[in-house]
Amino acid sequence: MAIILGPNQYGKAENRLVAVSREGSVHTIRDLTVSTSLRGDLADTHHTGDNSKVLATDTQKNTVYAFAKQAPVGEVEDFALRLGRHFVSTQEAITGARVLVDEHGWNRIDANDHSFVQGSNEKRTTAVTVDGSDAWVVSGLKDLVVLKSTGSEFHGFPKDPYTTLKETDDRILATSVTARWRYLGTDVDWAKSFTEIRELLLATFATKHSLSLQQTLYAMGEAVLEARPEVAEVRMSMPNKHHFLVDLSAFGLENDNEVFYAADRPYGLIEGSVLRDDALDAGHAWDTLPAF
Ligand SMILES: O=c1[nH]c(=O)c2[nH]c(=O)[nH]c2[nH]1
Repeated sequence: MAIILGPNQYGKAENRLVAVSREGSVHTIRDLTVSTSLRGDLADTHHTGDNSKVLATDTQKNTVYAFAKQAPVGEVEDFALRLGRHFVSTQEAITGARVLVDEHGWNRIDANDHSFVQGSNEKRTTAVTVDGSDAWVVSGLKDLVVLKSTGSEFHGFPKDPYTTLKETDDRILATSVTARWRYLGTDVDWAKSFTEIRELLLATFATKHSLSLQQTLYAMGEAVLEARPEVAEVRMSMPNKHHFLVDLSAFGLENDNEVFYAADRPYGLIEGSVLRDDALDAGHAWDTLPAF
């Protein structure tokens, strides 16, 4: 038996970058969390501590900030592609890079051109994988919290000795959407694609009459794939943010689907992917990360 080094990567996680661009007195801010990971010929540092091929994580961090100064950040996908390609093309030992970016939104305060109020907790995300001269982009969003106060049912499930859940033909459906979609290429209008996919996710959540959150998840992914030819696959993770009808009968009050207890935990966790059947074997962008 021999002991060998398995898949590995290293980098600087969660660099917090705020870039201000100034056009006269009008400022624009970009607020990003950027993580870089490099892969390649890195056996020596693991086996002997020889760091001659290890571009320091501190250098990776500096590169993120320097790149934000040297050119406009632009779309998060382009920024991540620039960084990933830089590491792979300038370090002989580095054959692959993965760059993750979360963008936090800020809105203007009307009082002037340089004051902002933080938006919701929702983030736009991208994960770029560079492998030699190839690149894959998986973009998405997370913490997009949505709720509909009707148009959702849940019934017909198995009743076993442990089942207490009542069937319902009218319930609140609420979730916090994490969605990631894999692009077929890199020649994409990233901003337009993001905006339209987000709209499709929201519109489908709102308009699809739901018999389960699973059905809603599938419909949301299907809507994206039907409308957006540049996307091969959509993966979603959607916690079921349960809203329980409060029993007010002790007070002689009837609760006609009006007063709910918004439970924090536990929550149902509904996850799944929707994809084109001819895109099944192109999982590279999802599956190159070591499982840790
Ligand atoms: O939409 C739902 N899917 C489930 O799988 C489930 N399970 C549950 O208890 N409530 C719900 N709701």
